[in-house]
Amino acid sequence: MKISILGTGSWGSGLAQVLADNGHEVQMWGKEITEVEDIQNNHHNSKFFTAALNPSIKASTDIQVVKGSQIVLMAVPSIALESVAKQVSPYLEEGVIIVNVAKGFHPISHERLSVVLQKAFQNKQARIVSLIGPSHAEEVVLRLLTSINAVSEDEEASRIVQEVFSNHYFRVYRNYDLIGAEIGVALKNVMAIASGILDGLGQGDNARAALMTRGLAEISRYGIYFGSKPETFLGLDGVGDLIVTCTSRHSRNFMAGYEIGREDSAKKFLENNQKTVEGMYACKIVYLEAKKHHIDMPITNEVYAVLYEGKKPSQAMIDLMARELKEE
Ligand SMILES: NC(=O)C1=CN([C@@H]2O[C@H](COP(=O)(O)OP(=O)(O)OC[C@H]3O[C@@H](n4cnc5c(N)ncnc54)[C@H](O)[C@@H]3O)[C@@H](O)[C@H]2O)C=CC1
Ligand SMILES: O=C(CO)COP(=O)(O)O
Repeated sequence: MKISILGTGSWGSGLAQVLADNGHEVQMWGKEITEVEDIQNNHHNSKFFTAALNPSIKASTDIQVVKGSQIVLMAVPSIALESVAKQVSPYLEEGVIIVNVAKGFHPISHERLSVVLQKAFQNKQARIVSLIGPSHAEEVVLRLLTSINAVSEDEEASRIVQEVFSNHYFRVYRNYDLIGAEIGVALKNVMAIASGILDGLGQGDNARAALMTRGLAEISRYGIYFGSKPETFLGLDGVGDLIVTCTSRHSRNFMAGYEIGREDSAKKFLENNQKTVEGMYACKIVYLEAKKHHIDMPITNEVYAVLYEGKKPSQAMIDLMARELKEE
């Protein structure tokens, strides 16, 4: 099967490895010439990994290479998703399966990303599937064991995605709760920033366990308000992705928080960051939506205050602990 991947960053490359290992014809498209040339000529993406890539993976800066693809995988950050979708749309076949792997929301409308893609590809009658779960690219590229969800309202499309991606080191489940899964994987990035902050401030395992548990309660409260099934938050797109991101130094969200905690300020991080830290954007969107809908989100509110209002992380931590005592 011909499968195109839009985005030559770390996750696009990790999933290219899986698809090429499964014998598919993998064509990547990217705007960064150094990433594209490294993949095409050296079978590496050395900006992100030392591991070699499957030599059959091709990469180009010409978006027309997507023509004739049965599946198109979108592996760009949430803020770029809509513009890349509009760029690629003229070259797609009708009924193409679009697989989204970005985690977040539309930066202006605050819509879930599957909704954004459904609208962007409406004229192609595209079938949208989200492939999301606990999965650091750094491990997938090394072929370390990973489980993830293909989430869609289109059962046939999610079964195709499940078959196409699954292999001995990459196991894909199906899930039909789009709202819960997309909210779970977007909000865990906010909690990962908070978890990194605690580490940077010198807190220990007890604090992290408390943060993750109360973070999951907060994510569930938000998701259920918007129509998620509660049980989704006990699965790969809830607690699963929360664990992998809140506890790992591979996580850019965790490491952003760690730097912010060490400095006891977000200023330096915000001035210098060049990486994809989705939790920064998700935090603002969730903060605004929660305020509008009166959803109680104490951890998100404190991360927001640290990132956008100059609050000291140490003070945010004190304030979280000093809130009115209540039942779990
Ligand atoms: N890296 C990982 O382990 C995982 C990442 N994700 C999600 O995948 C999404 C993509 O992340 P990564 O690949 O990790 O980021 P990355 O920063 O490694 O790569 C992003 C890629 O998108 C490209 N890009 C950015 N803006 C663009 C634009 N306007 N037009 C065209 N290309 C553009 C960049 O040039 C780069 O090639 C994020 O939403 C992330 O949360 C999900 C699971 C795992
Ligand atoms: O989503 C991820 C793992 O599931 C990747 O996390 P980061 O974006 O924090 O690196």
